[in-house]
Amino acid sequence: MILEERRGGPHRGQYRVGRAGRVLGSVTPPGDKSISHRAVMLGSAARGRTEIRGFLDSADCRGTLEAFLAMGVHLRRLSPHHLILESPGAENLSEPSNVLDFGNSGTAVRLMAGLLSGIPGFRVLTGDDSLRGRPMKRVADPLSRMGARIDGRDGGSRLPLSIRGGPLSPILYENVHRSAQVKSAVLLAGLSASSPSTVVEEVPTRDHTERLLPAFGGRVLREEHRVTVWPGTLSGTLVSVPGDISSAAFFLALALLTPGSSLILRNVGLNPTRTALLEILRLMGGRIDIERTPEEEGSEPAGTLHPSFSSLTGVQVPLSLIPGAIDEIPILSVLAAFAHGRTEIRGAAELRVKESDRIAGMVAALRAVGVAVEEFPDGLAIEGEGPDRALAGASIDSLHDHRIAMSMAVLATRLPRGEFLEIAGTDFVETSFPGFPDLFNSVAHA
Ligand SMILES: O=C(O)C1=C[C@@H](OP(=O)(O)O)[C@@H](O)[C@H](O)C1
Ligand SMILES: C=C(OP(=O)(O)O)C(=O)O
Repeated sequence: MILEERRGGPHRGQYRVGRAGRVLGSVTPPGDKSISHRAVMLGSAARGRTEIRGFLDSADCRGTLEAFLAMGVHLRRLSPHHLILESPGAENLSEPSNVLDFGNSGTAVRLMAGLLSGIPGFRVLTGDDSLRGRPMKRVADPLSRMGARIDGRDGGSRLPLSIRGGPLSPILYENVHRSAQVKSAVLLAGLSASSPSTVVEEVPTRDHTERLLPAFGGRVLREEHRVTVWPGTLSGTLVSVPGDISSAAFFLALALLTPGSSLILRNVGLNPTRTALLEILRLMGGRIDIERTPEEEGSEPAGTLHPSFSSLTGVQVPLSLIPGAIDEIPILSVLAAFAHGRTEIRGAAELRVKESDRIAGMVAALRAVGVAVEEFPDGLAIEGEGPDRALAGASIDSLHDHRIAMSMAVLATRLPRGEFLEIAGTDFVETSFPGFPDLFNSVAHA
């Protein structure tokens, strides 16, 4: 086995990964995390029945689901990925008798802060050690401007947050953090405002909330660089969730880095606000054929990817592509180590406030295996030395960050034969990619 997993223990999970000689087969990535969260939120705020197909049954999305079960939503699980929600509608959601714990998930807690600000009742939102350290002022500020009664530790900037929901005022908000989570929090709060609210953004961020709202009967106007939402009630619908391109990215990288690979990635979400990694890889010379699935009314774009082993060239990553590839920067940094020449990634300071400080985490992990890296406040530069570059086995800390753990597992497949990478903190992979080790071992072979 290329990847051996030990769960639990003092390191909270560990991988031991060695060289892969062959990569072949087909992979269907699990459901998109961003869309799964939103489908549950809108389906629970909507009156009546919502059916969700392709739901991501991961720790993060289960946290969102459980929060609504604690507020009176009824769930029927046809399979782990196929859910039926029955909701009395947003205004009839109950006060949960305990705090709502969103674990590791920034998306869940920030979007819920927006939604619950406008729903009558008292609720307290919290999360795990990582989430309690992440900034919440970015949502608390605009929501307070809308009249939300929201408070929290550190003057409202850290969890736990307490929210007493009620009627809100509209807002015209500029998305200064280039954050889809902040934009979505404002849009969800806007459903309970007295007139339409608008979010303006210079660089587009993922647009799943504004794509999904109309399917639930929400009124939304999408213009270039701005989105407006009207107050209103929602009604249940059917949501089909495509596979997560952020999860597919690890297998894409595996195929690009392994000579002779033959891998097919099926049902990968191809929403244009999420595909910047594909654009960056094209600039680097990556060979990825894309076969688009005919789009069904109301569903997100998706397709099949056919990546091939590629000789990559280092690039200066265009700033405009950063928001659309924000979760893929760790795996991009790994790919860059095998390109010819230097790759510089700047304008990505947001990475310092993800599940971990992903800039510091990737710099330390790459240096541990012998990759030369320069660290900047807002990014990193990686010295690529080609596909056959020198590397050494090591023990590294993923900082309990799922994307660092999976990125470094991919890197380890290029170690010299007989050398291994030990990665600590891998239990957190469950937050976004349950079953990653088995899927990895099913396509990567000695
Ligand atoms: O809206 C979303 O679903 C997400 C937005 C991004 O965060 P930011 O909004 O903080 O950039 C991304 O990193 C996260 O994984 C998911
Ligand atoms: C940053 C991420 O998620 P979140 O902000 O929801 O914790 C991620 O999945 O990479």
